Amino acid sequence: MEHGSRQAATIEPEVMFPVSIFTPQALVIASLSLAVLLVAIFVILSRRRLASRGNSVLLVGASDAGKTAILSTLVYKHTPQTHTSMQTNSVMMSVGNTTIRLIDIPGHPRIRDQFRDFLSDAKGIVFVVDSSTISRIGPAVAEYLHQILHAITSLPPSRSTPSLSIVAHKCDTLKPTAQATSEQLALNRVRTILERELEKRRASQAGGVGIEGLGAEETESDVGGLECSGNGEFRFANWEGGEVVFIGTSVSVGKGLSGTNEKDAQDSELLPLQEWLAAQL
Ligand SMILES: Nc1nc2c(ncn2[C@@H]2O[C@H](COP(=O)(O)OP(=O)(O)OP(=O)(O)O)[C@@H](O)[C@H]2O)c(=O)[nH]1
Ligand SMILES: [Mg+2]
Repeated sequence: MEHGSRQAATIEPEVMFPVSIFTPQALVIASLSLAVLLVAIFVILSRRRLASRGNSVLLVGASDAGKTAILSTLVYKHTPQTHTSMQTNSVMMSVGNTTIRLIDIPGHPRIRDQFRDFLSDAKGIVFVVDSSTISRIGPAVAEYLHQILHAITSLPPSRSTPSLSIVAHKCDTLKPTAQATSEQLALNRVRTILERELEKRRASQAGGVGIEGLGAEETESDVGGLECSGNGEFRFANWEGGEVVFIGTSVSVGKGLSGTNEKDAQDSELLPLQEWLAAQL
């Protein structure tokens, strides 16, 4: 019996063990550790989210300007024949050691306004213009560009402003002259026409005349975005919203998949744009 009771005495701590670890102090320590762990997981996840934020570049511009052709050539090194896009196309692209998200927003009037949904995450905006049709559709292109300039200048001060480049695309459609290359002609044409059209919009706004395309709900004081230093006349170089970089590009439709020479040629036609993209990181 004595032996049996000694055995019970040695067993007793084992029976008590699970109960003893759930003391109030242990429970407090466990809950604190759990809270610390949850906070650490939350911090790691939100850091990851922040790291991926602000790494997008938006490709915007009128329908048929060449946005999807540019995206395809930059990302897949191939330029298939493309057709009017009806939905936004978002693709990761390697630039140097890092990646950016290229977002191709269709120029269709019912879709193009979606650029606003991506603006807060945008590091850069590439406004693509078809150099071969800009003389004909200048007012419509300027109307869309005005909306973008307005949206950029309306961003809250807490948000850093995305860089803006205007791409004079389809340079290949302009015949070079003895004085100027196709690229110079395209850049000159696109800049001149857009400045002229935006100045018309600025002047009519200053004169109190309604401006087409900014929405009926926009009051006159809301319709900004074209403010310039100097005499106020619209010039990209004087635009108060930030620097605007002009780039001339073209792609060779139907080429690029096979043959390294074709691939290199495709790259070189877009090289200035690739360099601008790399400079945004
Ligand atoms: N000559 C020439 N044609 C081009 C060039 N880039 C694109 N194209 C052609 O232009 C047309 C329109 O190109 P897309 O890339 O589909 O135009 P987009 O801007 O995506 O148009 P949406 O999707 O409607 O907004 C297509 O037929 C292309 O093959 C270029 O550099 N030179
Ligand atoms: Mg497209």
